[in-house]
Amino acid sequence: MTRRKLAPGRLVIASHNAGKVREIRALLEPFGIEPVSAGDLGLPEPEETGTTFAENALLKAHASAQASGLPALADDSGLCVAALGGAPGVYTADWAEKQWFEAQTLGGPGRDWYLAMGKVEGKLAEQGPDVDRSAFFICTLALVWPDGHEEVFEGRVHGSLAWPPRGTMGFGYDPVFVPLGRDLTFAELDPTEKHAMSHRADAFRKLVEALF
Ligand SMILES: O=c1nc[nH]c2c1ncn2[C@H]1C[C@H](O)[C@@H](COP(=O)(O)OP(=O)(O)OP(=O)(O)O)O1
Ligand SMILES: [Mg+2]
Repeated sequence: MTRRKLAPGRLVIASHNAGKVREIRALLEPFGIEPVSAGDLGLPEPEETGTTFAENALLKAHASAQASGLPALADDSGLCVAALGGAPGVYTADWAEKQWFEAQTLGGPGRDWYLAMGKVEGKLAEQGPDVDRSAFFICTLALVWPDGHEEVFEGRVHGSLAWPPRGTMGFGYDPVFVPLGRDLTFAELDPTEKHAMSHRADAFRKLVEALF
């Protein structure tokens, strides 16, 4: 299929994760796009039944594009830990169980990120003190138009897992992820620094190159 360019105008960010929406807004800012989030439009959160990042990103983008009549950009992402055979991977959000409490400083709505980071650390610790702590974040972006046209891009950032969690910026698993070549976690880095190197920024760079 031929590439389709993204024209300036309204676009739905097909995500219900406030941290992601904030980052995607910042990445879109230079491009004359007016982003509205799926939450702003009151769109429901689709069930993520896919077994790959691309399937889930496409499923979320199609749902928002159809419901809104606007192009929709979805992000399916996750943390892949080498010593855990790539887990939690596509199930990264599921490892952070939904709790009854209100949104946490570092999380999407009601997800318990500290519990999730603790689960990852617990499984690493089972393998002893010399366990390989390397991990990467992956981000698959799917852009879908109301007529069904699809574009998909993937980005990664490699690094290692720290324990205990450090820092208050970012969201999700940021307090335990140290990108390669740095000593600070993503939650300790200024957002502009995270945007220069993150999996989301990497995927976004490819999107911009292809679609603008
Ligand atoms: O930069 C990141 N820094 C820290 N953690 C991250 C990042 N990027 C993804 N993650 C983790 C948390 C997220 O929840 C999960 C992906 O799950 P994923 O289904 O794609 O997102 P989600 O359910 O939170 O929001 P939504 O599906 O509405 O976009 O991986
Ligand atoms: Mg999700």
